[in-house]
Amino acid sequence: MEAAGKLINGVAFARQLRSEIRQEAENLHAVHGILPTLAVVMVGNDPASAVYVRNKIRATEQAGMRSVSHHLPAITSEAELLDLIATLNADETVHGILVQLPLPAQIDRDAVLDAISPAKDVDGFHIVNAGLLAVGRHDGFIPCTPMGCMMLLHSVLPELAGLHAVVVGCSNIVGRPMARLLQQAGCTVTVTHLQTRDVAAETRRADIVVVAAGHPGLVRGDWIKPGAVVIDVGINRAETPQGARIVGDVAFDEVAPHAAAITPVPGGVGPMTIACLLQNTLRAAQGLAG
Ligand SMILES: Nc1nc2c(c(=O)[nH]1)N[C@@H](CN(C=O)c1ccc(C(=O)N[C@@H](CCC(=O)O)C(=O)O)cc1)CN2
Repeated sequence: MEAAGKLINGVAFARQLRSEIRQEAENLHAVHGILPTLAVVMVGNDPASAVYVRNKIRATEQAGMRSVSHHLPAITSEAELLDLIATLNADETVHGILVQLPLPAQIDRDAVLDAISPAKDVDGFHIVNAGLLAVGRHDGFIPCTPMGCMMLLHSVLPELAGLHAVVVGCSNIVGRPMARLLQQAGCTVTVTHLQTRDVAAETRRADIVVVAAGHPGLVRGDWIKPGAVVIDVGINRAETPQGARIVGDVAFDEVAPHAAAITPVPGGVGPMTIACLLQNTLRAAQGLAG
């Protein structure tokens, strides 16, 4: 068996990024009197969302920024949520707005995301920001998880041009923007999805495999070309004999021996999502994006 792949430490990377963001946020406040402010909106009581929202609020405050939190009941109507977003859009002290996903079934997610001012859309989900990224312009906001994946990839592969990347999953939050970013970095990109006949045949040809399928342990050891870099975006709750655990979309123990480098779950991409959210919030407060 080959040596285990190098572990890509998302916790350490995110810690460093957050400390740099804190310095810039303090500078913005001291020099320009601007206190970067993130509004976090959650609807309902999904337990995982509650944890992520709490972590985002804590990380925002630790980065020397302000957070304002709005927790609405699960029965909130779309109109009520749109009213809140209109208020936050008009509030000049709020620089970034985030609506935690998923939303309850009675609310149209796209209508809500497109109601956020693109200049405050620190999740990068607004159709304008998605469109800017799609045409190769990085002057909009880039979604946090793909941005974090790119940073981790660059930490082990400084030059991506010419490599073959396979993205497993094509959600608007991760797979699609990830494919755009990889292509714009010079990769040849294949995106696989539910209708792909043989996903393993695609990943076996890849130098880079990014998995965001929401399917625990989907990617097996023999799906990976020796020396490939593997980025696991999956966050799945699994019951094991040792109790409940968070596991990724990659069967880590099987894949790590084949990979040149691999992100663990937890401790890989997840912490980068929150660090990149802080980066986008800082950019929004600076009047910048991208
Ligand atoms: N408005 C948004 N909603 C959602 C997003 C998003 O980017 N914007 N992404 C996910 C959830 N998410 C952030 O919201 C998120 C998920 C996981 C982590 C994380 O740090 N995970 C840890 C493990 C945490 C655990 O034990 O549960 C890790 O991987 O190390 C951060 C953010 C859906 N909704």
